[in-house]
Amino acid sequence: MDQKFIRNFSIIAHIDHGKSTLADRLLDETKTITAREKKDRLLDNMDLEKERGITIKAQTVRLKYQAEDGNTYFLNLIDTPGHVDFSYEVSRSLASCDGALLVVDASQGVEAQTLANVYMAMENDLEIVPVLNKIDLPHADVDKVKQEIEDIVGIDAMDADEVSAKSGIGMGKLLETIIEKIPSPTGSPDNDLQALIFDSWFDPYQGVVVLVRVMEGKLKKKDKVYLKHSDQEYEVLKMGVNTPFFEEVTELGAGEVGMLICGIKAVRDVKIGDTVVHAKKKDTPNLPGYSEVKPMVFCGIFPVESVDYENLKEALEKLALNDSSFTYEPETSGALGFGFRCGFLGLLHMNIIQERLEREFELNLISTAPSVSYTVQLNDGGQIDVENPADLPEPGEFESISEPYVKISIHVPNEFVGRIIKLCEERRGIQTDLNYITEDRVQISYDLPLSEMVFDFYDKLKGMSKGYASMDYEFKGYEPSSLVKVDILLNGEKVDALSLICHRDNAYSKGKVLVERLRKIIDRQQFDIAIQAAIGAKIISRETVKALRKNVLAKCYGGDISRKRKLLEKQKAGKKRMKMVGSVEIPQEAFLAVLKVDD
Ligand SMILES: Nc1nc2c(ncn2[C@@H]2O[C@H](COP(=O)(O)OP(=O)(O)OP(=O)(O)O)[C@@H](O)[C@H]2O)c(=O)[nH]1
Repeated sequence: MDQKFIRNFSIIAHIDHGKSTLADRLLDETKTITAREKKDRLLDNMDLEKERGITIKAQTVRLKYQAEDGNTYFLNLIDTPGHVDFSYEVSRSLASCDGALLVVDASQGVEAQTLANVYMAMENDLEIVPVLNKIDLPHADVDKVKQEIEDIVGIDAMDADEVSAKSGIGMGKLLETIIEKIPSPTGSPDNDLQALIFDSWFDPYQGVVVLVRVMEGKLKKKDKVYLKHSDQEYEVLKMGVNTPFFEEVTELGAGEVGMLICGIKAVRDVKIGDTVVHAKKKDTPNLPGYSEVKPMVFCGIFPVESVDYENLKEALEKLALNDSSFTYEPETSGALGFGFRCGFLGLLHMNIIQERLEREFELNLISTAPSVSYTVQLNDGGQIDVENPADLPEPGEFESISEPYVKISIHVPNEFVGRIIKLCEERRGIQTDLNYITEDRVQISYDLPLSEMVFDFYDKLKGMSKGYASMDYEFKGYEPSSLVKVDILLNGEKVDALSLICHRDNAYSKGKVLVERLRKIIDRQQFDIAIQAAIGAKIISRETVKALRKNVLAKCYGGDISRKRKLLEKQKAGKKRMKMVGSVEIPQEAFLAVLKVDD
């Protein structure tokens, strides 16, 4: 295929600025799909994605466009995930493009993630084409937002396309802009093969599908290829492009984007960002920028009924086939029995996996509060990673602990700055920058411990700013910190799944609030339950759940039988999420109570 008729581009935008709607509209406009095939938000495959309205997996679709110059162009639209948790995937997807449409909501203006995505696009040397969306909204202010793009992003925006992805205004002109402004790919089909892997997924019929952008050389069916980081050889069994249905092709040349099927068993065997080369030319150099994605947030997942352990294991295996950024390993908890410690890219990723386990595999699970991974310097000079608070050695057994920090950037209207600063300071943040980006909008940067951010920071930020603040973060590194483990004891017995690690200065107040909260959550039982918080051997707080005096049904004596049944059913439903710890019955909420200790 002649490269001058190819355009590889992405749409980048802050969440909810209309990226998916615009992608659908471009598919419509180029008649890539017929009305019958049209489903809302076609690029988002998974049900969950549709329900939550977010894009999880990067997808690509090839649009055929007959331009005004009479030529037919092939536009590869590379969809990128919108959430910060998936920023590595965004970065790899962008590396496979030559340009990006920067979509900005004309009623909202530039937001933190708009900027974060622009920086990533700039790092990849992409041509950035600004597009103002939602101009149909009555409060859209096109001129103001154009000026904002110029001032904040620093690119020319006065001639930017003005569109409404929802109603279709401006689509014809936008397609011409894409042809004109986005450069055609470079690279020569005569060079040695170098193809960038920027996504892969498991297809029940085809096995592992690998999405590549051929940078140099060409790939043919039956070629023997070598995946450099994975150090594996495969034969290309089938190749195709997404139109948006699998359309088989026999060759992919420099500049083209397509799917490879080569009999790979698990998505785990493929690394996003890896380079595909010909097996007979193994020492062809790597394409730049491969890095391993590491989970940042961990939690324990346990079956409510221990007989479900094997089912849970199978379900995790299946999910991992499709998502190599999620990790799991067996964990045994004194309180919760056999389960798994799972690692995720962020909280959203964690929630998605938990929901999929419950919905798709119908498992009844208990999960512990999320934690980050700490590095502990032992007295003997050794070092261990602690992903589970219960595993932290006792005080005196280690020299120091380091915790992960993130650099966080917040965009917020002027009037909320005071509250946001207070929130960041309470969360042990260190301010690194504060800028007025326009007269009434401020950008604040902080270095913040990841553990202070993972819980409810984002919700708090949104709440305090009436929804106007937006944020973005990146991993900064590990820094030593004065941390301690707070243990929770029920009737004198330590419940490992309730331990938490926190800063020494907050340990007393956190322990106290947690114990009070647990007292409210744990139902009264036939005996008194003492709830204690402790640091090492030292008890820092105590509450008691008093024994139950009467049976719940006693109240209904002689009463209406349907009321009795209702009570019993309610009790039964409540039991679904109960776990016996020693002789005490604990509801799921208790394990997550630590998340809310600073309310
Ligand atoms: N009025 C109006 N609403 C729009 C327009 N484009 C998108 N929307 C709405 O804005 C909301 C967000 O649009 P999406 O396309 O889901 O946004 P997104 O940026 O893809 O969001 P993520 O996939 O979660 O990153 C939806 O409710 C759309 O219907 C537009 O041009 N005008």
